[in-house]
Amino acid sequence: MAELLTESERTAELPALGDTGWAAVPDRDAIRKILKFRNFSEAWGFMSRAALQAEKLNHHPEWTNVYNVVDVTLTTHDCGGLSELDLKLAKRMDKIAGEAEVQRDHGEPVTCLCEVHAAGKRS
Ligand SMILES: C[C@H](O)[C@H](O)[C@H]1CNC2=NC(N)=NC(=O)C2=N1
Repeated sequence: MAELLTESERTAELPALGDTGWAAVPDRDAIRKILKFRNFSEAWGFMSRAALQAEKLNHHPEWTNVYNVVDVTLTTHDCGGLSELDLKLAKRMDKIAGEAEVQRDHGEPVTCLCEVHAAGKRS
């Protein structure tokens, strides 16, 4: 059974993940990262590789994909918050994500390339 991270584990581990673009989710004990790839194929490639890691860890992301954007939230449902498994999966995802662009401001709307493209055609 997974256990919640202690305060000292959080202090030791979370700043480095923050540097790569993971940020706390308001009102939840969870972390989120918004990745922007060049196209759907690269986004799906990331998701396929990340899914294999998730299966290996038996630990699964909450995520959405719209064209080139993958929006990932990690938390551990079994213990109702962040555990060691979230740190492991976050680090593995960072390795797989390569040079993907990261949207650090989670207050901003998340715009995928197809919306940008469609807006260009309308104007
Ligand atoms: C039955 C199964 O092993 C569990 O429900 C696993 C599967 N994947 C999981 N993923 C996540 N993120 N949290 C969990 O608590 C969890 N539990």
